[in-house]
Amino acid sequence: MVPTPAPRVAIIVVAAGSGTRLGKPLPKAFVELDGRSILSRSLDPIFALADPAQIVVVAPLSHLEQAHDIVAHSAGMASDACSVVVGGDSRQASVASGLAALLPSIEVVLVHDAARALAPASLFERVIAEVDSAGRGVIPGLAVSDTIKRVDSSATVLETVDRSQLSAVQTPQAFPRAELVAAYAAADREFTDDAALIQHAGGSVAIVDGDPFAFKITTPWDLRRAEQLLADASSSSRPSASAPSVRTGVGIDAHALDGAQPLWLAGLFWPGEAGLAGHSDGDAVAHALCDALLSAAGLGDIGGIFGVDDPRLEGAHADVFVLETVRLLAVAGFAPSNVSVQLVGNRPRFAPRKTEAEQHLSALVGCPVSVSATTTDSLGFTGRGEGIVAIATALIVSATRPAAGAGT
Ligand SMILES: Nc1ccn([C@@H]2O[C@H](COP(=O)(O)OP(=O)(O)OP(=O)(O)O)[C@@H](O)[C@H]2O)c(=O)n1
Ligand SMILES: C[C@](O)(CO)[C@H](O)COP(=O)(O)O
Repeated sequence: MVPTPAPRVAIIVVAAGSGTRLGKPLPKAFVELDGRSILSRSLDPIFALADPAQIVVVAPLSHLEQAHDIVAHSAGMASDACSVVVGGDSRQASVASGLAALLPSIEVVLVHDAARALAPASLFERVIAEVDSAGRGVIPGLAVSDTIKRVDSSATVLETVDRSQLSAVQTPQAFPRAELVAAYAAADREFTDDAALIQHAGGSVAIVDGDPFAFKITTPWDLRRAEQLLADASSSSRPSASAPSVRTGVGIDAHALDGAQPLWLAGLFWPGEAGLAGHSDGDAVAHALCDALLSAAGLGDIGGIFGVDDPRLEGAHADVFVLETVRLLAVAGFAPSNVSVQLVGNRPRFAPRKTEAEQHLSALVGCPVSVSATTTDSLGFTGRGEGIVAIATALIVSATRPAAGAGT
């Protein structure tokens, strides 16, 4: 068995802050963001990276176990390359705790704020690529769009700063490991980011394009902005409630004639007619209808759902298959809109019971079902009276699921 190569890159995710400015009753990394914790969301792009990395999450002592659970859930199979360590009283102290957990194989270290929970994987890839080519620290930044003033302690404006020389710096910040570890070992004061500490130690840092989604969740307004961005992303990938999505499906079923069996077709019993062979009652119309509905919803087909030899379905009639199919669509968030089935065969004479069959199937499906019949002018196995084929199409629409208990 080929051993997994030791990782070259490590990502330290600092998540041990108290989140004072956010004003929540728990550490910021554990505040819920659209159903999951900020920490959990911050790990999404990291586990999406093409190359595996060592991941060190720095958490508050009070939430160490919860951090372990979040990391294990996010990492899945990759959890062996992850660890959780206790943070310190400052961001810098927390980064130092992360550095102490690095594997010997690590050559490049990224330091990332869990508070920048929406930073995309592309940003991580960008700083990793740049630090490899530049051989020095690399940090992401965005151009400053506001006019920046220098002010004094009495709130008097002193001067306008040339914003063309400014960058709003983000994370992840990437550094050669040896340089970052040495800078931390020599640190004699606190800095607000790792690049400042590297420069204080005489190192050089390059800047690359940041990403608007890598904003730091600091205040309640930032949290609402993050929630809205996630809601927008989710709704754009889901059919909107106001414009339900529409889907079509197709189904076909064929059964050989078996004169020893009674004929059931389109959910009706046909006295005096030769039946159809099959594990169930062989109702090709009902089976094609189910396949059309299932295919429209992307739920497979009648064989995959019901099997072909389930003893409970021996001789089963249309209602068993149709009602279960409609239930599966509802669970998947769809409702049938209409179904059309065409029967191909020499027998039975369908026209006299067309309306009865349509009414019966429409009642089962819960939408209009049209059934027509034709022959092949003696061509093929249906034309020779050896069997019957049914072809169906279905239209379904997205439907909000009934609230639990709402008439269910
Ligand atoms: N002692 C600390 C302080 C901060 N951080 C982390 O550093 C990142 C950036 O810090 P910030 O956004 O300021 O977080 P907080 O310090 O929690 O916020 P506040 O300043 O409002 O208390 C965050 O992901 C935070 O969890 C940390 O790991 N350990
Ligand atoms: C590291 C950082 O996110 C880069 O902009 C920023 O310096 C963190 O500052 P904070 O006061 O710890 O949020």
